[in-house]
Amino acid sequence: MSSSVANDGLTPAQLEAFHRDGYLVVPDALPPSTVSALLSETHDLLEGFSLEDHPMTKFSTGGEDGADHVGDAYFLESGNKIRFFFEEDAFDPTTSQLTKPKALAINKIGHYLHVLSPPFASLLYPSEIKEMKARPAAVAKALGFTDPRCLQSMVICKQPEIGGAVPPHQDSTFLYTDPPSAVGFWYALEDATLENGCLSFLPGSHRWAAVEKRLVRKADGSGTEMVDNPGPRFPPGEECGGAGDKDGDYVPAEVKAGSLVLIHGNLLHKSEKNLSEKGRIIYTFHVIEGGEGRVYDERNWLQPPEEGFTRLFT
Ligand SMILES: O=C(O)CCC(=O)C(=O)O
Ligand SMILES: [Fe+2]
Repeated sequence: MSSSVANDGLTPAQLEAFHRDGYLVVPDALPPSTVSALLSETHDLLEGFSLEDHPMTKFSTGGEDGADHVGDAYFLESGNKIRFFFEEDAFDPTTSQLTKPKALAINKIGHYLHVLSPPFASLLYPSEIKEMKARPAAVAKALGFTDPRCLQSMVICKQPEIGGAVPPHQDSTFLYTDPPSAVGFWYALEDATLENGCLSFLPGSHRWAAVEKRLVRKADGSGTEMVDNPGPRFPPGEECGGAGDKDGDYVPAEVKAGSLVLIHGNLLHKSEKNLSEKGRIIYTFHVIEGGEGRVYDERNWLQPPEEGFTRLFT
């Protein structure tokens, strides 16, 4: 007999911790066999993509106005594809040549792994992963979603020696719904430590940090820009009027491979550079409320594929 009821979603104590802190670590959410399968898929993707067809090789020249239209389009059209984005420090600044083999030069892979890659897709509907804890649909239900939709997924490699930092941010800045509803599911596929750039969080900031800015597509379609957010800045009923410990410190979350970290869309979080010899491969996807009354903004950089964002409740 398995204790599937407690493991399927979140326990009351886990739910309380998520609402208090804005994030929650669930150790051993994925069994080791699943972690291995996802890592092996990651390595296949990294070895398998073609450098010749990649616009990054053209970044050294840029456009006449200095803009990188090819690179912008490669990113903006990645919402229903599997595409590869380089570490900034993977290039020699003078020659603009890669200083690493391609598989050690990619910062992230995105943004439709949850549909196009069978091993990653299986995490959303894990009937065959028996030992999985905190299953996404059950977690979404526990968090009050009525029609949770997965809208993007990424593998973030944070490569040895050159793994880029992720500056402090809130995910709802990038994945805005009116009102905000984004929640991140972040799975460590390798141990994440202080040394190789684990996540850190400003606990409770989801209750006072409003979504003041939004990343949108430029009107001429040529790229993205940050603009003020005139819409709701907190999920319904969650704002607490600016109260909270704004002077608190970021708390690092060192986690073992197989751990899940849930991240509230308003929570301030970041990760440092990885200058160590160890990589830090993770898989993350984000879920938004697709239920009645929620508007997905047409200016968001990420637009739904024809079939719509992927339902968690089937
Ligand atoms: O993995 C990281 O370093 C950052 C990831 C992140 O910000 C996210 O998944 O929302
Ligand atoms: Fe984030």
